[in-house]
Amino acid sequence: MGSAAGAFKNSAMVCAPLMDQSVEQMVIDMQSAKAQGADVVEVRLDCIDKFQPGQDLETIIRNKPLPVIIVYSTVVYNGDPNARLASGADTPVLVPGGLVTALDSFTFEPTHDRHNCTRPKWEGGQYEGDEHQRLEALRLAHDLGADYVDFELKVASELIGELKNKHRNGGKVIVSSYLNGATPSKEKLRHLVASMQATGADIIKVVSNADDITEMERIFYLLSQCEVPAVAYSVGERGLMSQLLCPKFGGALVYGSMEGNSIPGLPTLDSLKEVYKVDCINSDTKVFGLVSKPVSHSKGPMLHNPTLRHANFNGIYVPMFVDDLKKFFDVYASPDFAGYSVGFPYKEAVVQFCDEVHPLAKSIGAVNTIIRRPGDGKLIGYNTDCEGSITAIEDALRDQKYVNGRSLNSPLAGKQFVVVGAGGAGRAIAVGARSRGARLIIFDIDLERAKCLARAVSGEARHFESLAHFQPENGAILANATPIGMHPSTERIPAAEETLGNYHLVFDAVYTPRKTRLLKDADAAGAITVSGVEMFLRQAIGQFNLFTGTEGISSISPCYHFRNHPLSIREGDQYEGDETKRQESNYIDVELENLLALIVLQVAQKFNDSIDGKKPDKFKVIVSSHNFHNTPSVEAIADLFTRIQDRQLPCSWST
Ligand SMILES: O=C1C[C@@](O)(C(=O)O)C[C@@H](O)[C@@H]1O
Repeated sequence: MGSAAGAFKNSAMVCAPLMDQSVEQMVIDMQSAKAQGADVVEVRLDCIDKFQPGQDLETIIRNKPLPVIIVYSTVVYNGDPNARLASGADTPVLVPGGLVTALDSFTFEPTHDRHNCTRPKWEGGQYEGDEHQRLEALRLAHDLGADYVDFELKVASELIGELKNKHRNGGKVIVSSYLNGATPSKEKLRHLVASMQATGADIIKVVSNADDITEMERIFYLLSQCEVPAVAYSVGERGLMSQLLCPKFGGALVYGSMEGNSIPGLPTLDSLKEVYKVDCINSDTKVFGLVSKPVSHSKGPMLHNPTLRHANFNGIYVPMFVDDLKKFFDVYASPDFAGYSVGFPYKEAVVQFCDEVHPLAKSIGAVNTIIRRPGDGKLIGYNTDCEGSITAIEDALRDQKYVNGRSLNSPLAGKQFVVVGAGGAGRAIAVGARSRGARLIIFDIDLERAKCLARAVSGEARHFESLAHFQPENGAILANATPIGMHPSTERIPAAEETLGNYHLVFDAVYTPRKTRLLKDADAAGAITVSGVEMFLRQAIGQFNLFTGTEGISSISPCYHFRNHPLSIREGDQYEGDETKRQESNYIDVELENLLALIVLQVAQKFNDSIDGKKPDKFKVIVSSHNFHNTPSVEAIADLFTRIQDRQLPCSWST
């Protein structure tokens, strides 16, 4: 395991940008930001309606419960010089951060063909008035005792000289450059940083609008190059990683939005503090992440980050919005990037980027977990989806749980098993079902793809369209392995509603929401239903073992240990008490075979809340163990109970 990060506190501060339209609200929000764990607030004067510099700044600074950064930015245009000029505004005033200077001297690429030309509102200025008045307000903020005042590079040299001569107070100056486009080359960044440092800035800040996640490597480079404290990141989903990893690479600020006031492309304060624990990140922190597109739906960060911490492993798990796998693996080749989950749509394509592939993953033709082997840096691919999905279905089909490893009498043996979707997840499920003796029928919109998988599992292939009229055999199982029904398109359903009653069990690999429309309809039609949450948790446990080296690269199936401690979180299926109480509660049923299950239990409550988008009043926790060879220590059990009591969770222990 890596060195513990628990005691470490890096110097990065968590900052909440405030964009309220009234000073009164700014004051209220400064307090809320503090309560939510911010170390500093960034007050955006350009957002305040009818801003009165003297009186408003005084109110803000007098009432600040935290150090305050004052920003007064002008409108940013989309990086297209024609758009800028067509706007008719006064060129030097248009773009904060000396963008015009930057554009001229470093010849940035035009941004008209980019995925997202528009800078998010929180990073774009709103001020369109007189430049002189704007700079006066910034001077005044400094004089009144603002802890930090943010000047754009364009105006910085002159203003910093002037303010430093006054020696009025200890307020610091941030010199910022908002690159209204992709992150420039390292060479251009070096020049930019040099010119920003030359202004006498106390802190420099560079913000880009990434086209691709590989640009973040240049951001990390910039952070490592600075001689003064620096803030550097990229906005948007592709840039999120730069914000979360900034403390690892020495960045001075991490931005987070306040609860109920979310800002697109920004993590929340709560997630920075509670999930990512950015204050525990240091340069040794190993980076893990979900390589996927899209990626924001994933609950992986909620599960892996607290689990890493509880295991005292110095690691962080972040969403990685990847467009180009080759570029990604080429750029992030350092030992810092220690492992990945692989999500839709890359589970099959990623196989070619692995140096070695575990036999199970090879037979499936899909990888959902990669680790970088510490000795030689090689990427090793695994598949934990297969066991994760199949054991979830098997457990639901029989009362008796697994005892040791692979079952010889799977309840799937001989069953008709319908898989919808022949992509990475579908392949894992089909191969798993086949290994248990099920008879496969594969549906896909791409018949050739369905045929290819059907050949591998000695099954039949059908076109997706024919699923609506498909009559399954008695006892058949239906597994959705497509993203149909996933948040936000939750009304979609992969199979015809009227056929669902014909299945004995319906499984959905989609886990957001927990109860998809497919599962609700199947439930109403009388089928047993298994949520994707079951598979999600199980595959994640397999991943966690691999990430933390619990298994290392051994000839044992990566899921072997995981299979020895299946963990399920379902509602009330083992409850023997009062039915009304059962319905009021949520039940966590954990087979506790080793510490990992215990760790997962600790995060389960938060995780459940997040999946369901609600906070249940009560949890019933049933901790059971069938196999004591790995029983946790007395201390560990005591700790578990303390935590359960802390949360006032009723708990029973059975063996
Ligand atoms: O299918 C899934 C879910 C996942 O993509 C996620 O949403 O976090 C992570 C993958 O590793 C896993 O195979």
